[in-house]
Amino acid sequence: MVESSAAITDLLRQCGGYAVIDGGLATELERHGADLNDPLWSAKCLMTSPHLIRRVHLDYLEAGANIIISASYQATLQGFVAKGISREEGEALLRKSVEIAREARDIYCDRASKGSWDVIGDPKALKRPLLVAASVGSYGAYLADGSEYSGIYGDAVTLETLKDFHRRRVQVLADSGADLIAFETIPNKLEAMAYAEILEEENIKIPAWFSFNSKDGINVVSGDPISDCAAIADSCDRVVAVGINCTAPRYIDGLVRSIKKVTTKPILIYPNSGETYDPDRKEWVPTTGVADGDFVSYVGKWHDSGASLIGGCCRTTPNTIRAISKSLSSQQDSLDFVAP
Ligand code: MET
Ligand SMILES: [Zn+2]
Repeated sequence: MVESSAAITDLLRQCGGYAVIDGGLATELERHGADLNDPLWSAKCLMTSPHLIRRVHLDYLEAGANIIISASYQATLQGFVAKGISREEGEALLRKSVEIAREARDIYCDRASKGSWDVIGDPKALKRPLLVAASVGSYGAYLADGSEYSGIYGDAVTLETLKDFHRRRVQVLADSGADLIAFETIPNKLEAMAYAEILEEENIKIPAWFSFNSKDGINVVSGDPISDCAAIADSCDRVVAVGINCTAPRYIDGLVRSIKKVTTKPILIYPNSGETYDPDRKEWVPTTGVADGDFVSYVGKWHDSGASLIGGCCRTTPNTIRAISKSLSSQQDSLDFVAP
């Protein structure tokens, strides 16, 4: 396990300047038949089908991911309590999300070292570093009312509300054996500030990344400028990478360029498939006009613009991650060739 705030820089150094993040977890669980129509969304599987979560993590490792993200995105103590699950059991489920990911990593390493996984043809793949990131989804994700894609929580929700809401979950995940905390799909500046303050106040010992979502390529979904949000991440020493997830591929390039202007921290991106989620109908609707589906063709450009950690979010699959991994390694090989 990589300790301390050097986790991401060490990873990037060992990987030759880029690393691969996994793909959509919840949507992949659904593709395998899980019914996630529940306020807990993917966290429901922590109780009903942990084996399926482990399998999806393994599929992503096998596809070339260096970082797998736990199934705690919508696992909140408040959400569990609403289901009649006690705080203690809820905390155990949070820890379990990380244990499942660590187990998947152990199984993968064991199989890979025995050479029993025929998909791994590339000897470099056997030695690659693998990190487990503990996911923290937003307050809006807990509300499960679509506000993670609007970022509008209303005036009654203050910085203190958000800090109170997230504090214990962050503490539990920080002590769960994860290598880092992935604050994902952050919809507004206020929530980024809440996370930054919790990290400091609780003296959280593992590093974190901040990842925002956008639906216009300029602002995060609430309308707060991405540059303001990324600047909060930049000013917090415990944040070791900053970027964008669950956002249409067509917006990524511009967002990476804006982030780059306010930070020298590594930039991460894991776009969704480019479809939009209809919270009322609870389904993904393909957008018209832009061919986001084949987003792997953008990977070289994103890397050139400054993203060094690249993966996929909702509706991407192990095939997407395999293609990203191949695209980045062939780009790297050609760089090695031009500049030995
Ligand atoms: C709405 S974004 C969800 C991110 C989470 N890591 C997942 O893939 O399930
Ligand atoms: Zn997503």
